[in-house]
Amino acid sequence: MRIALLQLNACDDPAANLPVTLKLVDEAVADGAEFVLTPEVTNCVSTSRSQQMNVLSHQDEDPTLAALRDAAAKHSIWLLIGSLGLKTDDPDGRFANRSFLVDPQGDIAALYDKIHMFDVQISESESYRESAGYRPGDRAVVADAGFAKVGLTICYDMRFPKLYRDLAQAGAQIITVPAAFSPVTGPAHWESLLRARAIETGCFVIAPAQTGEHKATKGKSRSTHGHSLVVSPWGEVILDAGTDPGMVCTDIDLGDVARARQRVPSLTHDRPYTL
Ligand SMILES: O=C(O)CNC(=O)[C@H](CS)NC(=O)CCC(=O)C(=O)O
Repeated sequence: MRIALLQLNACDDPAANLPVTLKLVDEAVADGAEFVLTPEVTNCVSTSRSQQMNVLSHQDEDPTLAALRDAAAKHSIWLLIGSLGLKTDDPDGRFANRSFLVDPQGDIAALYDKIHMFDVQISESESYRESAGYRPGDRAVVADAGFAKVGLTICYDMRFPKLYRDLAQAGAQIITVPAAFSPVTGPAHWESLLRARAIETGCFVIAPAQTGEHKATKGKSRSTHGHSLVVSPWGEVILDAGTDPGMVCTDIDLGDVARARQRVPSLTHDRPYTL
């Protein structure tokens, strides 16, 4: 199966980001991709809550979601929209950080709200409070995409291995990890964590990422690590997109999932213990 990852350098204006994303979807299709994946916050990278209030929409009215669903139907491809920032009816006014699996008819096959919020002080100058802007989800999702069962996760989730074990034990063969990873933690942790999640679960881990310095019309600009990654169930990095924005494609053999798990069946070796 041929998959394509879009590595984006999204700014804080969804109307400006959408044509770039659609053009890369076309490129992916021209390259033979049957499953195309985009990063976290495909529609808008912003640190400003007021900017997000101005430019984000509810799911039913979101232009990025509508256009990408149309593109999936037009090209008859599976599409993972890594995530969209969306308005919700939540009384506290927080947004959803929501991932969508879209089928080749353009219908939403599954959606997932990011569970773990990136609330950290990495260094004196760099801190994040994701939970101030976004309302966390509380439901893990394994979707049936026909060609494979797909576990949906987002970015910081990757630091919670139990979620990945649960997804694999619930049948996932591919786990998606769209991201906007920080440039501080990226060099230290990004590849190691993703390879570990692939090895532990015997899943393909597919992680499309935001990259570079993101232009902001309001608030502080922000940088991300790039290096969109595909890791095999044996833990090999089969694709690393580097730091340039663009589209990268590779073939994956889903038979590798059963082969890796046959060699090391640790997913079936849980034992009870006391602590
Ligand atoms: O803020 C938004 O608009 C969307 N959310 C994100 O970009 C989130 C929170 S800032 N990024 C991460 O989770 C990076 C995790 C990370 O870098 C790590 O685990 O080290």
